[in-house]
Amino acid sequence: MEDFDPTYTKKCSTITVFSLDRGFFCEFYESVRESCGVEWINGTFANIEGDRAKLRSLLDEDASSGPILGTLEHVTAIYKQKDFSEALKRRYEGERKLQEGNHLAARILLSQAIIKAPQGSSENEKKFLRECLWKRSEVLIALEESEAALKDIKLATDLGFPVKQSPEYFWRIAKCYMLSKDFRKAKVSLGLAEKLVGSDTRLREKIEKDKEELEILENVKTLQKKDFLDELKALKKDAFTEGPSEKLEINSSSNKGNYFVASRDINPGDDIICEAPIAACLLPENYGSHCLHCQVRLVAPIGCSNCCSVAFCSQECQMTACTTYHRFECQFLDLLIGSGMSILSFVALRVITAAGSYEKAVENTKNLLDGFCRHSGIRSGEDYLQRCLMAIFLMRILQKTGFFGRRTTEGVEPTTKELHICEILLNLMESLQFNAHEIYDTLLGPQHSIVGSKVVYIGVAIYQKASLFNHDCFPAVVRYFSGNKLHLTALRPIRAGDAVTENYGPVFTKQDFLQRQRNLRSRYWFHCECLSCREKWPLLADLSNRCRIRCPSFQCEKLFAHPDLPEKKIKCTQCKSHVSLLENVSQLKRAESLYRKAAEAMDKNDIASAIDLFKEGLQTFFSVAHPPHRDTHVALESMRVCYSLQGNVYRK
Ligand SMILES: C[S@@+](CC[C@H](N)C(=O)[O-])C[C@H]1O[C@@H](n2cnc3c(N)ncnc32)[C@H](O)[C@@H]1O
Repeated sequence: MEDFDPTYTKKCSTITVFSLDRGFFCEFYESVRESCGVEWINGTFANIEGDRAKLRSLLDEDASSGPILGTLEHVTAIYKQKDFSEALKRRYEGERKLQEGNHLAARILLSQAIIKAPQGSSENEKKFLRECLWKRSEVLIALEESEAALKDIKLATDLGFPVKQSPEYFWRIAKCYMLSKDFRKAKVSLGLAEKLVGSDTRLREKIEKDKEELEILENVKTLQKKDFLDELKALKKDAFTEGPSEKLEINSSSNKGNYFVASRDINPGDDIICEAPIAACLLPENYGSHCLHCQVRLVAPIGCSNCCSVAFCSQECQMTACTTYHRFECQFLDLLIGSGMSILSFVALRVITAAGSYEKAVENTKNLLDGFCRHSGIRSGEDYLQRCLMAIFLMRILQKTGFFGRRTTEGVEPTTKELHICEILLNLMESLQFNAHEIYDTLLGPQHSIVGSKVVYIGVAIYQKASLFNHDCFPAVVRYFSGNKLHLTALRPIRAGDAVTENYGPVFTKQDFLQRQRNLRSRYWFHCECLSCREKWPLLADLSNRCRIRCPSFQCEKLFAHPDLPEKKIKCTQCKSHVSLLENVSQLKRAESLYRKAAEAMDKNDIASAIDLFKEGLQTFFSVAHPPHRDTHVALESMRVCYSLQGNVYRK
């Protein structure tokens, strides 16, 4: 296998713009390509200086402007509109499932009813929606989803649910507080329910039963065993503090561009950054399962007031999305998805729509774009053509959504401002190819445990700081997400001045040197010269624990081959001292034993202890020895999993 494959590289680049096997965009591109001819594209067009001039030439040249204008003139709104009869059907089915005791199915069906229901201002529409929410809160209580149930109850009351006459309302609130172990509030709500209950014997019985249960719960609360997910939540608390990372500074070199280095020594487990995205998009297949805005998995979704394609976890997310980007994207969602455009193209559009206006979009992207590498100098004419066409298509969508205000014409020909946004979109698509991050969830294994847990990609986002980490096939950090917030935590010690590196996919333990080079050159357009590439480290399966040992002399950098007789003194060729490696070899054994204890803690789902033991083991290893070393790489991978569990974790 060659370490560079031009056909694969071309394909990798194209799919960052549009799909090759889905949607109409590929065909659109082929028609423009055919009309212009490859010679013109890779000769004249490729040599046009500047992105705006390239876009202008495509709109002016007869060969390109014909198919472009011909296609884009037909751009029109296509989206899933609200559907009352479907909503009604789902509601009845949901209520039936609730009666049968199938709460999971009831939750799904009632959620679908809520998303499909029209949300106008008429009293009937409000009544339907609040009844669905009220019903769903009953289901959520049965599923012990107290937080979501409370939200539904609140929404139902905001829509006019008659609280004052309803003892059931106070009983449900009490149930939610009991589930979330807020016994004081539960007691108050149960008291109010009891006052109002009147002659409803069924509810009176429930209240009596819960009063007894509450008393028992209050007495045993300290003895209760915590759920694994609750324990993970407790771990998250201190990990999720956002802020500037004072541990980093920017370095640059001609062959590596700009990249972060450590401004001081960093230890395993140290937080590096925690960053909110500039823009984040869900993969369309997750529109029904995750919040469009913050990307958390949905328990009790609410919808957009206009379409039924997307869902939100809360009113806050709904409001933010619907008053900014979704207001422009909503009516064109099915067209966008149907075009086959890539998720990266979606993110480019989102950067603009989230800004809300031409002026804000220009302001938001002014300094941003200069910070991202684009590899413009080595981009081919055909690659430019694909990105330019996508930028023009997205600009056309923006024209039609009213992003630029009322237009004097229906035509595609852009005004100066529209062409400027088109140029920004093109710049974004060049940058996103190399700088975007995939957001993932961790799904727990069958016994709700780490064993068998797997990673599922749910969307893509662009982050300002996180874009400045270079790659290493022996990664220095772990990346995980809480919602769409990105966290980087150090896995191994990093000395002041050394590069703080991420991993772009190829890890030396899983892919051999040629596979890694091929992937990195095709997808990120660079040749990797990290230590594991320079020294051609073997795959994990071929690694042993006989690693190099550090010279014990103070500040000596010499590495010795693993000694057969560690007690025998040897002369260091670097510091010239006679040294014994015995102590360092015994520290290496200690590190291996700490890794074993950490793995045992992991088997018991005791993540906090596992992390502490891994950290100590890794500190010990790196102070006396040098990779590769089999147990250390297994430990690093396990620690990566432990940290991932502090991000988005769900049961399957
Ligand atoms: C996310 S950016 C990282 C920041 C980038 N170096 C810059 O100057 O903006 C990814 C790009 O950085 C460069 N890069 C990343 N890791 C590298 C490495 N180990 N050696 C050389 N270049 C690297 C590649 O050009 C890659 O496309």
